[in-house]
Amino acid sequence: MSNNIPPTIIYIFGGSGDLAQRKLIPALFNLHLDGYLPERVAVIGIGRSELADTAFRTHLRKGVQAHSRRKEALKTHWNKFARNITYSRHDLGQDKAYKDMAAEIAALEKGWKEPANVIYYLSVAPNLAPVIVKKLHKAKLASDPKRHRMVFEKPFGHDLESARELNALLRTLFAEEQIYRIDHFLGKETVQNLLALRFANTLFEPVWNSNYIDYVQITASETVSVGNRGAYYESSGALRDMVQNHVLQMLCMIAMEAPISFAADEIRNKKLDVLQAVRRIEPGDVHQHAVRGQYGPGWLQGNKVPGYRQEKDVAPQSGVETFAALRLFVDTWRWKGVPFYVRTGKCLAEKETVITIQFKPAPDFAFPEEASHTWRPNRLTIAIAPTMDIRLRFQAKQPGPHMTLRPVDMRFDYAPDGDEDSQPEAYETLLEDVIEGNPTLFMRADQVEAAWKVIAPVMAVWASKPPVDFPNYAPGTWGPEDAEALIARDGFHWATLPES
Ligand SMILES: NC(=O)C1=CN([C@@H]2O[C@H](COP(=O)(O)OP(=O)(O)OC[C@H]3O[C@@H](n4cnc5c(N)ncnc54)[C@H](OP(=O)(O)O)[C@@H]3O)[C@@H](O)[C@H]2O)C=CC1
Ligand SMILES: O=C1O[C@H](COP(=O)(O)O)[C@@H](O)[C@H](O)[C@H]1O
Repeated sequence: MSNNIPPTIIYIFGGSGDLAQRKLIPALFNLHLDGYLPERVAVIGIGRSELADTAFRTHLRKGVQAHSRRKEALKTHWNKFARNITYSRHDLGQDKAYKDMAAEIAALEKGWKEPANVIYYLSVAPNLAPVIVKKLHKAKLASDPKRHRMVFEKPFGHDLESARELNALLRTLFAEEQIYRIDHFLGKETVQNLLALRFANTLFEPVWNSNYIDYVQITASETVSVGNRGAYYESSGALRDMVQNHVLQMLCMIAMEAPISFAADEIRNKKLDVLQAVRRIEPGDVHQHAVRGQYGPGWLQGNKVPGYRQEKDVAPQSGVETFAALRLFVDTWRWKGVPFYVRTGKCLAEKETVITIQFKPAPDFAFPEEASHTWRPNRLTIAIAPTMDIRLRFQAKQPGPHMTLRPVDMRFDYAPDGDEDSQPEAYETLLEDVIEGNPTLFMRADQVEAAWKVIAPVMAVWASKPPVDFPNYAPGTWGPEDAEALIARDGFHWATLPES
C-alpha cells in the first residue's frame, strides 16, 4: 500500500492534452482514492500552453467530472489529490525544459530527504519521442534503471522501420526494464481474465485447438467517429490505431501456449511466439485476407454525423481507412487451419469488444432430424467491453415430449449488478504497475516489432493502391459489404454480442 512505495514524481509530458485529461488524471485520482499512490507524490504536467497551476487543476477536475467512474468523490477528495499537481510550461524540444526539471527533482528530493522514483509519461505525439529520450539521457534524468521509468503511448512508431529505430535508440540510452510501452487493452480486467479463463481451468484447455475450434473472431467496434482526432488519424487509420496493438494483443492472449510462470518475460515470450507464427499475408493475396472501409455521412443513433472526409483536419479525398477486417492464421500445431477473423472500425452499429470462439459440431448427430433445425454450434463469447461477461452456448433439451434441442447460455457476469463502472479502468491498473515497477502488462520491443510485421504487407498494399470506393459504409452499420464477403467465403458470419 501507499506507505511502502518510495516517493514518486510523475511527469506527464503532454499534461495539457486530451489523454491526460480524459484518462491519466482520472486514473491517478482513483488510485489516490484507493490508497495506491505513494504518500509523497508529485504529478507535474508539461505542455507548451500557458497555464497557471490553478487553471491546470481546474481543467483536470473537469476531466474527472466528465470521464471518471468516481466523480462523486470529487467534492470530498479532489483538493487533497490536486495539491500534489502542478504544471510547467516547456517546449520539450528545448534543453531548458530538462535543466528546469533537474532542479525541480532535486528540490523535491531535498524536501523528501530521499531519492525519488521518477516516471516520465510521454503523452505526446510519437514523433516527439526520439527528441525527448535523447534530451532526458543527455540531462542524466533517467540514468538509474531502478528509479527512472519512461512510459510510451501507442502508437509505438509509425511502422516496422520507425519502431525498430526507436527501439534501437532506446537500447543505446536506457535499460529495457525502464521502458513501459503501453497498450491500454492489456490493463482491462476482462483482457487479463483471458489468462485466468484459459489457464486456471481444466475445462477449456483440452478443446482449445484446431481439433475442436472452427474459428476465432475478434470484434473491436466503436460507435464514435474520428471527431476532433482527424490530424492524428490521418497518419494512422484503423489498422495502425487498433489492429497493430489492441486487436493483436487480444489474439495473442487467445492463441498463446500456457506460460510456466507469470514472470513478465515468460508471458511476453509466449505472446511473441504467437505473433511470429501469424502467417505472412503475401502482397498478391492481401485482397483475399483484408478489407478496408471508410464511413460516409449519415445518421448514427439518431444523430446526423459527417463523413470521415468532412471531419476536422481530414483531407477531402482522404484514403485513410476507418474500418479494417483481416483473416489471419496462426501456423502452430494448436491452430493449424483455424481462421482468426478480426475487425475494428469507427461509426459502427455498436460499441463492443468481443471475442467469439466457435466450436466444431460433434462428430455424430444421432438426434431426430427436427432437432437439427434449432441446433447451434457451441460457442464461447467473451465480452471485453463495455459489456463484461462470458457466455458459453450449449444445447439443452426443449422441455416436452420430443427430443428437440435449443441453444442456451451459461453466463458469468463481471459486474452482476450491471455496474461496469465498479471495475478498475485499464489506465489505473497500468499506472499502478508503472509506479510499482511491474512491466508484465507492457509490450517488449520485440513484441511491438513482431506486431508491425503482421500488418506490414497489408499496410504496404493499401498505401500503394488508393481505394476507389471510399466512402463505402454508412454510419450505424457493421462496415463495408466486402467485410461480410471476407468471412462468408469460408461459410461463416460475423458474430455480434447476443442479447442478454
Ligand atoms: N487521446 C486518446 O484517446 C489517446 C491518445 N493516445 C496517444 O497519447 C498521446 C497523446 O495523445 P493526446 O493527448 O490525444 O494528444 P493531444 O494532441 O491532445 O496532446 C498533445 C500534448 O503534447 C503537448 N506537446 C506537443 N508538443 C510539445 C512540445 N514540443 N513540448 C511540450 N509539449 C508538447 C501538447 O501541449 P500544448 O498543446 O500545451 O502545446 C499537448 O499537451 C499520443 O501519442 C496518442 O497517440 C493513445 C490512445 C488514446
Ligand atoms: O487506443 C485507442 O483506443 C480507443 C478505444 O479504446 P476503448 O478502451 O475506449 O475501447 C480508440 O477509440 C482510439 O481510436 C485508439 O487510439
